[in-house]
Amino acid sequence: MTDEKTRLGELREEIDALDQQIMELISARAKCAQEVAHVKMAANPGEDVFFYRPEREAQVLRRIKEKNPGPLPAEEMARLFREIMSACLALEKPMHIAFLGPVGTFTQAAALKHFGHSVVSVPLPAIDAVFREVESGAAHYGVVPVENSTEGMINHTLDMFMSSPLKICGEVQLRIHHHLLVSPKHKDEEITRIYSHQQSFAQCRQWLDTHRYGIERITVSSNAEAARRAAEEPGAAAIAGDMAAELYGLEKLANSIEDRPDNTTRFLIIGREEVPASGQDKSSILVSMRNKPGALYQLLEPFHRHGISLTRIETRPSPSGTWAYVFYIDFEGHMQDDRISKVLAEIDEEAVELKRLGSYPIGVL
Ligand SMILES: O=C(O)C(=O)C[C@]1(C(=O)O)C=C[C@@H](O)C=C1
Repeated sequence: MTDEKTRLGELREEIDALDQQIMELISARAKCAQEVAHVKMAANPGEDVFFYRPEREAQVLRRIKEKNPGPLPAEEMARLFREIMSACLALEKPMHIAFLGPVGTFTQAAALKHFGHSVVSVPLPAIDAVFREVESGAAHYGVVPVENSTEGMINHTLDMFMSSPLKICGEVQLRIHHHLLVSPKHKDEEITRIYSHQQSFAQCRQWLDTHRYGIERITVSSNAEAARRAAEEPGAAAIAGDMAAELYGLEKLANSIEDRPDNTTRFLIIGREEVPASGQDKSSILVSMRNKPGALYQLLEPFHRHGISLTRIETRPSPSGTWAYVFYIDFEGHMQDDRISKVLAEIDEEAVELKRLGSYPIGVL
């Protein structure tokens, strides 16, 4: 035997032995999770038990990233543990996650990034349908897009919070790469039209104006729908991401055509319960103030005085005459923190209405 073969044989034996140990350790961890489920059920007999614990998962993933010894990158190690925890949670309770569909959208990719692949992901046709599915209890949690770094806020999601009783339980960010896709069956045909979602067209506007100027752009309800049409229709191309390309067997004519290389979308996890503090949290509120001079100053001043960082503030038109302004505000910290409960108490005194949308761990992955 050559030296190479001998050495490879030794290393593979070592890998087999390590895999055996990893498997035994993962199985021991899974048994622990099963036991955790029994403890949770025994402590809340006959009640809704919340098996999924976003604050605990964030702590586990943060610790893994901190302690990772390498050579695997911390992000990669956290992704592996994300999947292990996802499988452990599925043993406790299979989670149903509603998302803005259809299958193959970036929202599905965000749902799987956040919850791992052991959940049942349920595509729904609209943002309000995702809210309703979670409100009715048909799904445990929902995932909806809330803002894009190139295109700004997704107003429909913000507006849903005005009337919905749901809480924000988490956030997840996804780098969005768009590709120009065609079916291998039709790739020799001249492209006469490009399908995509209106947001994706907006995120690739400059590229399209430079490289595909004059070709008709047809807006459809989702990138996955665009990909489906490109798969079927000769002369059609789609702008969509990897998941949709794979699902419909499309080829990339051009890769990563988004105008901004840091193009990122932030998604929210919505659920029916409040999430305890994880140590690194964010909170969101909706506030309506009276239509009078200095109202915005009055709203923001307590945050400044108590040293709380705002991460976003958006204004939305009021749904009724009584709400003159509606501000959607994200800030660092948890509503159970002393400083934050003081700020919110002050705002409550001045506001027409203050709605606490929830506190949740800052996205880890
Ligand atoms: O710690 C818990 O409460 C668990 O249920 C265990 C566990 C895990 O596998 O670590 C699983 C699911 C929860 O979402 C959080 C953590």
